[in-house]
Amino acid sequence: MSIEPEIRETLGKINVAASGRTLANLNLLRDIEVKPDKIKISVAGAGLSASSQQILRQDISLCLKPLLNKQTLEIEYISVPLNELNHVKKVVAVMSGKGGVGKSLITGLCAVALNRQGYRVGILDADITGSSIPKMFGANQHLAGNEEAILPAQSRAGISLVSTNLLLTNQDDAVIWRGPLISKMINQFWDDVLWGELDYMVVDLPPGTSDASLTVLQSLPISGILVVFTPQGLVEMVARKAVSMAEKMGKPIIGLVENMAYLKVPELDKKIEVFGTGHGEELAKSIGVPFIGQMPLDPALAALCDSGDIEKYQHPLLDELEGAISRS
Ligand SMILES: Nc1ncnc2c1ncn2[C@@H]1O[C@H](COP(=O)(O)OP(=O)(O)OP(=O)(O)O)[C@@H](O)[C@H]1O
Repeated sequence: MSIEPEIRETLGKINVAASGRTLANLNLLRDIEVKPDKIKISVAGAGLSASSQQILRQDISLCLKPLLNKQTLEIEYISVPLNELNHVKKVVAVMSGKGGVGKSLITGLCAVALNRQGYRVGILDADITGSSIPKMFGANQHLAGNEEAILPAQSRAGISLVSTNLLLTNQDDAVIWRGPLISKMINQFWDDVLWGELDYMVVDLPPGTSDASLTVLQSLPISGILVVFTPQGLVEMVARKAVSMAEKMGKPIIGLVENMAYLKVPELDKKIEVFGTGHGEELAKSIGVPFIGQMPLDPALAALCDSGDIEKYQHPLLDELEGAISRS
């Protein structure tokens, strides 16, 4: 009986230096050849610096030592196109009609909710000029990689993150690029990143119904869209606009999320409807899309985002988000 499956399973568990993920998870383990006198392992070198490749070589040798039966071991690094290494099962985008309604925050919470259910999740931050995802997750490491691919950063809970802010030397630097450059960057985040095996990718779209949002909707294989809005009349109107744009592009709407629906004051045990009574459910009904739920304006959530601890947040809306996305 061939020992190839056993070798694949054993090596698949090795953690790849600088990635926070395993060889199997990154899909880097390619051919395994077992001969009476030799075992040959082919590994895709995408995203791995020379030192990461060296460390991995040692880890593979160490792991295989007990399985070698007088055979020699050969480990080779090969070049494999990224589209053969990246398998993203579902891509969902989070959209808003206008800026500042909490689109990035809901993107982050969707990823947290899916990750808690054991799914492999990545966030592609396409909000290039207003990127706030890394801060919420406390990620500040510069993205690593080699000439073949960029490696995503990892959140504490293991969510893969790619954002312009993780490419800047100083995260406070402003990104003042024009449309075409932004579109190019977003495409690179899809084409040139080693995402590996992911169950879900959540895309934080640029705010509004701008060219940049259109580019993302056209160029990425998005299977569904969540629309975030707040309970002001004007914002509801732009939410309708966002839904209509998504529908025109043939992208199904997963549902509407009403953010900042009310202010939670635990000391008073009271809900204050800062922006007036929300009509989220009615709005969703009138547009003919599902209503996922409401998120309060919660000072505890704002504090967790500021300290990079969004993954600690607990709220029933997270289950609703996970359910809506996984059913879509
Ligand atoms: N429900 C909420 N409770 C507390 N703070 C919130 C809530 N929603 C959003 N915020 C805070 O409001 C700010 C804006 O949110 P966010 O960055 O998610 O908006 P956005 O719609 O993505 O903005 P833009 O479109 O301009 O990028 C952030 O500091 C975020 O932490």
